[in-house]
Amino acid sequence: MRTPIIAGNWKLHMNPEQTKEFVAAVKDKLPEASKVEALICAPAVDLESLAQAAAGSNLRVGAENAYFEDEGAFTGETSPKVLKEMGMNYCIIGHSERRGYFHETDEDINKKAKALFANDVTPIICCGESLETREANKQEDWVVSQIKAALAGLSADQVASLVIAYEPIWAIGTGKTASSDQAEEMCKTIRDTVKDLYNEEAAENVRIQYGGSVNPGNVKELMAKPDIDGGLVGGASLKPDSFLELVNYQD
Ligand SMILES: O=C[C@H](O)COP(=O)(O)O
Repeated sequence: MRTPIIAGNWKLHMNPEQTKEFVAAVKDKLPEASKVEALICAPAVDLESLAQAAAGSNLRVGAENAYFEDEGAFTGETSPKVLKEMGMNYCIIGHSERRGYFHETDEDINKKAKALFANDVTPIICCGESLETREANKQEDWVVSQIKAALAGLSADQVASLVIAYEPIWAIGTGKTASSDQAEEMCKTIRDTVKDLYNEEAAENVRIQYGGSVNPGNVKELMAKPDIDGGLVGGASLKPDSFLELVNYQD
């Protein structure tokens, strides 16, 4: 059985003080980690506060990005090795905002996945098509190609343990959620792709999130779909009450 994983992606919001206040407000009201994993992925400058505030609670912690080298002359980058040292459980890679604004390529994302595994931090690999690609009905080819590139060279065990987030770009921050059927269709395609590339076991174990205007009003319907194992949530993860409603969607 796959444990559902609901993750907040704070993007470029929140400072260390706000991070501590947020965690204090949620940490005693989270579900058992075996029932639903509740995760916050925060900006690099907030991670120390996040890790300290979340210590001893059911809140899992993660980063929003990392580089594919542990150290060196790479001004401004974030080391996956240091993320591990700071206690990070997860790291998002390949978010469409990183691909779009910061020109990250499929190859970069594959290198980042390997670097995170080398440091025992679980990658959350994002994929998803633009509105133009969907209107041309090429979304499946697009996403399958992103997944193949991101997973290249990873072992079946690694793939079984990671998280994939399907986030159609047209649904991010727009209030326009993909229908639960559209989300399920693509998440199933991703699972089938993992089965083709690896095996049944990897496909049955890999967790696949949907992201794009997930909120307390639609989370139940999305989570009821058989191939949707979680949500990657931007705007609705920024307020404690809303985050708590999301992670406690089973109640
Ligand atoms: O990573 C999260 C996604 O980009 C979704 O953001 P959103 O929930 O604000 O639409």
